[in-house]
Amino acid sequence: MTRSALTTPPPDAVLPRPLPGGPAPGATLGSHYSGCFGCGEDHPTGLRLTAVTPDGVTVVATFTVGTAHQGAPGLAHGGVLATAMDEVIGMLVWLFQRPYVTARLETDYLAPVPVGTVLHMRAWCNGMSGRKAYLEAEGRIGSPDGPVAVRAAALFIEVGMEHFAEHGDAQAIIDEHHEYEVNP
Ligand SMILES: CCCCCCCCCC(=O)SCCNC(=O)CCNC(=O)[C@H](O)C(C)(C)COP(=O)(O)OP(=O)(O)OC[C@H]1O[C@@H](n2cnc3c(N)ncnc32)[C@H](O)[C@@H]1OP(=O)(O)O
Repeated sequence: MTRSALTTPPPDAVLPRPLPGGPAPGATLGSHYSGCFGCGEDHPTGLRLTAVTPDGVTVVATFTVGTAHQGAPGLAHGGVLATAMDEVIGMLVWLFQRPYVTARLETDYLAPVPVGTVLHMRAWCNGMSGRKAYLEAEGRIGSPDGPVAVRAAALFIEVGMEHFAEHGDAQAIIDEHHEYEVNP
């Protein structure tokens, strides 16, 4: 991965460990919002990704490229592939049990991805330092060992749930995240 200094962990960064109460190895991770373009089951044209964590600190997911995802005829749009990378990393940071948002996403495109391809994605964390999480993901064509078509490096920043309530749809958060109170 060609990544910038902004997505490279500093020397004091620490690697995440599986957290108590987190999903068991092999567990499927649920959607964080039903209307999410990346993972929402109610989104009419979204990617509808689901992920599995093999170990509590990484995630794997598959994305079948359809005609709705084209850029050039018969090929996946680069922005859609970047979205898939952002989403699989977003699913990974959910394992840390604190809310994060994407601050920076860098993407390398290594091979075209034809419609009909099953992209096998994997995301992992290279280190955490304060509010910053340094993350990486890749998408391989056809199988977990297939050729790498896309790679991403990202910086995610921890925020409070207030970030989403203040800037987004607070009622939707209350409806779907029952543990969250807007005015506790
Ligand atoms: C209800 C559940 C929902 C779950 C959602 C899952 C989301 C999935 C992933 C997404 O798609 S999130 C949507 C896209 N991202 C955003 O909308 C984020 C928009 N940006 C912001 O809201 C703010 O810029 C941000 C929260 C990221 C940071 O603002 P803050 O005021 O909290 O922090 P600040 O600006 O002080 O930055 C903190 C540190 O991060 C660094 N930083 C911030 N943005 C950066 C950036 N873009 N590149 C590099 N470094 C960055 C910044 O330099 C600083 O470093 P130092 O602590 O060393 O000084």
